Amino acid sequence: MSDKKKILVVDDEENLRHMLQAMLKKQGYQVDTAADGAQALEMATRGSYAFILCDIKMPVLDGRGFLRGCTEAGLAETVIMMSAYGSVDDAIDCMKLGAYDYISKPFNADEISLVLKKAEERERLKAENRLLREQAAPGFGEIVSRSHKMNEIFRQTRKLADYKTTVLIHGESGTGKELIARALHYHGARKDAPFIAVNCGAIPEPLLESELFGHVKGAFTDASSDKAGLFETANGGTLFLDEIGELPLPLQVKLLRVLEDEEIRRVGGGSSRRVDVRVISATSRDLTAEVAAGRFREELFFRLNVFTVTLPPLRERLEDVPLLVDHFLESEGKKMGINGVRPSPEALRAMVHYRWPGNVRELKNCIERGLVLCEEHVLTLACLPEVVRRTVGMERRLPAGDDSLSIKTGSEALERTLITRALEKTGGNRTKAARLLEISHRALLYKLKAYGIE
Ligand SMILES: Nc1ncnc2c1ncn2[C@@H]1O[C@H](COP(=O)(O)OP(=O)(O)OP(=O)(O)O)[C@@H](O)[C@H]1O
Repeated sequence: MSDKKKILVVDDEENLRHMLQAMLKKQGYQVDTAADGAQALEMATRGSYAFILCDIKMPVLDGRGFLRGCTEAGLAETVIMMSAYGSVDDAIDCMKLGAYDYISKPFNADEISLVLKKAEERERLKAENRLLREQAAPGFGEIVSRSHKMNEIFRQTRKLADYKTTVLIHGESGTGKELIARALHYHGARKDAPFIAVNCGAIPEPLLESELFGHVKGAFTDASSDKAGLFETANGGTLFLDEIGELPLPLQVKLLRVLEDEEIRRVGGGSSRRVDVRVISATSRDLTAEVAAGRFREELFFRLNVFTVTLPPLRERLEDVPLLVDHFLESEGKKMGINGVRPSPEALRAMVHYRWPGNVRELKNCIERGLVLCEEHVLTLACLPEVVRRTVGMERRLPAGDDSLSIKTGSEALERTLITRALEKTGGNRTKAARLLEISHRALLYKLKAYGIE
């Protein structure tokens, strides 16, 4: 495939089309031509052009009509208008309709080359900006991560966002399950409808039923009026059922019916109402084991589990720790009015070696606490909780909170520590790090993969 930039020339004057085609080919572009706006619109919809040079006055569909057509078709091509001598007002009109620039006829090769160079520069800056934004906040929605495992999850979930597929998110507490659910909703077709989250473990059973499905007046002692449930409130949008494993068995049966029929019946009510709700659920429990133990309905499990996302605990993606530390220092710092705080190298090292049983939530709390305690804009070891601080020191590099005497586990923890330190010291240079570690480059690559260190 040619890597030449593609240009579409749109003009009803055949001579001008040929002249421009020859001129632009000489300048290294690949050139297509169209004789009117309608033909151009069809070509632009089929192929993608770096730039479109378009005459204003043309039969069938003129330049303005073409620009409007581009907007309607969602085309974001850079269109440069070619205006006849003395019709600057027309050209400015076209710019209001989305054209990038204009050039007055007659023009010579240098003039056209200058306009295109300017447009190319703008495209380059736009691409650079996009890249910078992506690098500044790698992740999905508000979720910050650069780990392979998480990025694979982002890739899959992005694809799911637009569909109504039920998704079950599995992961330890604080791994970001709700954030994934939110990202699925706010990146999808339902983003303008409500996202409603409910923790199934936090509401007593009789209340939960009326919370989810609503009730009619007089359904029970306190039901003084009709009340819509969360399924109705979330209509058109997403209902996030957190801690789904805590849902009592009778409600599991009712939920399954709602998911199958897409209809709800308020508690005490006779008639049913149609609802269009996407259900995303989350659990920190092993639902397969719950099903085996008879505590969770198998049919509901299959219904919720059309797509499963399993979030790895933070200790399995320690490369995210420095990124999250920066992220929370900034976001929590902004809320607290404490800006520009940086972690000291020892504090960062301690945080990278800690096992974070409470996952990202614990790290976030640790940073918030640190922001209160820190002085002179440095988050030092002293600002960290005792459990995190304890990871500094050779014997403490063993997995925190783990009483195991396994030499294998201990050695792995030590290896992981030494590798991370060597990489920190060499600024990520693996060859130099392998030398410091006194192992082969190959062995280092193998261990990096085995330990999930990036
Ligand atoms: N990758 C991440 N990037 C930024 N913030 C994160 C990330 N993961 C989690 N958080 C933050 O950590 C906290 C916990 O996340 P969240 O509530 O989504 O976890 P959870 O798995 O749903 O927890 P639980 O099971 O306890 O409900 C939130 O404040 C969230 O904003």
